[in-house]
Amino acid sequence: MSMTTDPRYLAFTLIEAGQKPFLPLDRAVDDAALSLERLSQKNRGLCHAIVFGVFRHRGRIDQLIGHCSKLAFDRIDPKVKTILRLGVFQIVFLDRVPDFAAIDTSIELAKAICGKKASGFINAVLRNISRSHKKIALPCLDKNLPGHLAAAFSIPSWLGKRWAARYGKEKTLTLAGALMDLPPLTLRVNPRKNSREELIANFERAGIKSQITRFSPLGLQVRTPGIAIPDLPGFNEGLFQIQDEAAQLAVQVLAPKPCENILDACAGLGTKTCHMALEMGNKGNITANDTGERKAERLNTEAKRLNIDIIRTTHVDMAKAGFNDFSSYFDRVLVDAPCTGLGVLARNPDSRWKRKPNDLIRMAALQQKILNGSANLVKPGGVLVYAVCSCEPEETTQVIQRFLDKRKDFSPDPSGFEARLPFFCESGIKTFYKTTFPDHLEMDGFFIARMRRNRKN
Ligand SMILES: C[S@@+](CC[C@H](N)C(=O)[O-])C[C@H]1O[C@@H](n2cnc3c(N)ncnc32)[C@H](O)[C@@H]1O
Repeated sequence: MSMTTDPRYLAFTLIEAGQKPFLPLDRAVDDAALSLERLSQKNRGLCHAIVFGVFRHRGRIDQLIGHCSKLAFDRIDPKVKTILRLGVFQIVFLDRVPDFAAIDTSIELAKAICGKKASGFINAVLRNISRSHKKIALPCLDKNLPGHLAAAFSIPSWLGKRWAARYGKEKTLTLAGALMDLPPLTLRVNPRKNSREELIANFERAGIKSQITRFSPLGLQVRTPGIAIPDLPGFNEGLFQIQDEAAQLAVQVLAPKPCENILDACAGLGTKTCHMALEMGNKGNITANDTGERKAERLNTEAKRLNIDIIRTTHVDMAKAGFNDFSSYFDRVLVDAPCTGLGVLARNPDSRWKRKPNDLIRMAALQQKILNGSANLVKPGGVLVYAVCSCEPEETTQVIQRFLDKRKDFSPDPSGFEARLPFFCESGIKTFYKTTFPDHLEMDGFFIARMRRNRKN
């Protein structure tokens, strides 16, 4: 097999790419679509399993390498480390690959990429791990909680310490455990084309089990595992859109109405934009804005698939935005702000290793500016919804608190929030925001707040 059609070689290049701080692993995988297509289906599956598995289990993998290598972990060459991680993942977590095959293929990879000397080192470490990994215990939960969280759940030490201080040991353990599970595949039906019941029946005919979501009126969880999204019946016909339930609730809180003028300030690939358009019965105007210009093309393709034609795309930096950038005020503005993504680590295992404590401060400053710029575009009496896929106070409650302290032209909107999400408002307690956690209700970690611009007297 040549290196270009070797699934482990491709896994190596994807892991190296996915370790770059500003390249999300998903994007690295998308960019490698052509190379992945050259692999057989079985090898493509193996490549995916290795790439995502290495990031997901890196805490335990690195603990084992540190334990079984004569060279100090930090002194191992980065490429050698990647090949070791790939080999250890197969030995420890991939039952379908025998240890000898994992070791031999790693040695071949090392010879091709790093030379003969490195291959000897890799051989020694992997053989040692193959013999002894079952006897190497996790760090003790009581004496070294951050070490335990890192090895057992791939939670970096800074984050483990942070959560333990805020939530205590038990909640931190359930949270970290939930982030190791593969999240459910959730979608939202396209009510312009079918109902939830029709889609469930459609899936059932294809042998696919699904069930309705608990809170979102349009959501469906696919319960049959291992089906690629484009292979779900009705995908090409636009019968549904993939979206986690918590993200569905953000548009539910925004509550766009037919014929309104809406701004999606950070539209990204447009999942929420399309959701808004469907809520509006494809009547009205939506401006889908994002600084990432490449994303607009994908947003437009998705809108076409769903039969939506009320969206126009713009590329304004919302941190500096003002009325002149759009020449209109909006009835409702959604700010689904860029964030650390610490609420969706289960979906993006590479993020665990990329985020640093300083990111929280950096992101919070950006979120503050984007929220403020976007707020300038809300008409008096209009609605402003702020959302992030993070549960960290710096990016959630502190951002909206600071915003409301400064912007006296805005007020919390608890009645609007409660009308849309009554199940989140415990009786008697008025709130205008909610944080969901990944270890609760089978949803992503997410934050949603609803505010209103005061009417002029
Ligand atoms: C959380 S994502 C949005 C996801 C999107 N709403 C969805 O549902 O698919 C945040 C987006 O903000 C964009 N962004 C970052 N900085 C921005 C800025 N200063 N102004 C506008 N958009 C920005 C990013 O490119 C990214 O696509």
